[in-house]
Amino acid sequence: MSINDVPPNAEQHPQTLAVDVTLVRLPHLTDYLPHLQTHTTPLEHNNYYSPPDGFYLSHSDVILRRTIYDLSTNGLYSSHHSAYHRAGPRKQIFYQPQNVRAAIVTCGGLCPGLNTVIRELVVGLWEQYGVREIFGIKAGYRGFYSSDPVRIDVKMVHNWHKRGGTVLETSRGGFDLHKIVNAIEDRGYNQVYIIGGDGTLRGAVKIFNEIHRRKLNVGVAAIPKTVDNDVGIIDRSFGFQTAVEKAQQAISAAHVEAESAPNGIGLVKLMGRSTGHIALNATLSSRDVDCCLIPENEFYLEGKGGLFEFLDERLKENGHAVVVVAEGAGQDMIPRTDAQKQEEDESGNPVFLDVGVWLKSELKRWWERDHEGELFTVKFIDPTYMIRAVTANATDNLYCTLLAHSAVHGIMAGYTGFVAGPINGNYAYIPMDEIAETKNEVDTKDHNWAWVRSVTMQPDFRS
Ligand SMILES: Nc1ncnc2c1ncn2[C@@H]1O[C@H](COP(=O)(O)OP(=O)(O)OP(=O)(O)O)[C@@H](O)[C@H]1O
Ligand SMILES: O=P(O)(O)OC[C@H]1O[C@](O)(CO)[C@@H](O)[C@@H]1O
Ligand SMILES: [Mg+2]
Repeated sequence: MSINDVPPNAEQHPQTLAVDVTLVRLPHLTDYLPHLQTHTTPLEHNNYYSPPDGFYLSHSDVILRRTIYDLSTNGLYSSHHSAYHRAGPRKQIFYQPQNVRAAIVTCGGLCPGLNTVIRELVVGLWEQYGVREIFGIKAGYRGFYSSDPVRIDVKMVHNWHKRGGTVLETSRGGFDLHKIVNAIEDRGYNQVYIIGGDGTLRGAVKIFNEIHRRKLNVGVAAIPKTVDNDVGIIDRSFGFQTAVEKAQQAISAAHVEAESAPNGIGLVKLMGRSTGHIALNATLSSRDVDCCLIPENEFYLEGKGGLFEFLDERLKENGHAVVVVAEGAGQDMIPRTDAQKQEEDESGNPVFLDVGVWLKSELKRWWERDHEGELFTVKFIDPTYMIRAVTANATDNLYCTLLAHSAVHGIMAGYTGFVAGPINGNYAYIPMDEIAETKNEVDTKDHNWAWVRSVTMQPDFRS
């Protein structure tokens, strides 16, 4: 890679950017089934596509994970520059469409856009490749072995992108590897599309490994779903923007309530089990927020630099304040019984106590203690399920469509054990195990968090 347009102060820096790129290996069915036949894609004869030159992608089309470099450091020459295969249609595919039996499953919590992804998997398979055997697995992983699948055709999915939730239903827990892979074998599925979050992806890796071990001619693709936006490598997860947009309404309501009362505090709890992306993005776009509390930045209530001191000043200054708290923030401060400490959901995720309810009562306790007789109100709004149980907005709907079509093209091309997702704005195939190991947390040392602090002027809670 060379740089021709040099920056104004370039004389101090190298004018050639040399980057060692390592192509990330993507599993392919031929890794363990070397004699699989290829077929020309039906897109070749599809009047609506009439593929022009350059339409198809090949194994050599890649995307670089990293696009930002500092010319003054030697870091650019490090060997950790990953390139991923680009997502998109290939001319040669590894399935005959009439022999495809595809299964689609949704697992974990809801997220705006789930139904769009399902719809577009069906549309992509049906319209672009002529696949007719498509099945929905009911209610998450357990549905593979505990209920009959639902046959889906392209007419059925017509309006699904206009509905929140998942038509297939979802659940937590119920991951039984052998029962799932036995069911895949017994029912003759040769393409499996798995839509879910971090837990689902860890399960998908196990399913893929077991399919590989049994040398089954079954492609496995995953589409990462997480309203919390906590999956790494990809630019963002689908539904996240819709959730942030929806969160604005709750913040606006909290602001109105707070403004309309003497010493009014509007408190909004948003989703974010271990990451505060929704809270951060909603804060930055709303500008009504006085303090944003996220799991990545511990906070405290009492004393110098604490939340109460800050709110005291804000109330004196403005007469009201809005606090946004991500559900995973402050968990260590909430008193809990031994039983509560052990509590887990069906998937083994720790069950959180309600930070909103706790914070509301702590705020009241503080005010009564320090400002006896003065009027004070806390209005607590909990829109957590409302922001994820809605239909995806236009941007997310389009995004879901591209994700689903990317997954279909990838599987048809024989890739397996991969996730489809955008990296730096371009769609890529990323090995599932790599995605399952990464986590996208808010970096409290980067510009976005500094921006939150400068917008709210909230304390850093480090004193
Ligand atoms: N380590 C794991 N190995 C195998 N399966 C797992 C693992 N972790 C979770 N699962 C399974 O994946 C499914 C979904 O997991 P989970 O409930 O944690 O949701 P998730 O995919 O992380 O989505 P969310 O974003 O809602 O948390 C469940 O069926 C669960 O049993
Ligand atoms: O109540 P449920 O459905 O288990 O899901 C709640 C969790 O799911 C998430 O939305 C992640 O999908 C988290 O933000 C939240 O903690
Ligand atoms: Mg999860």
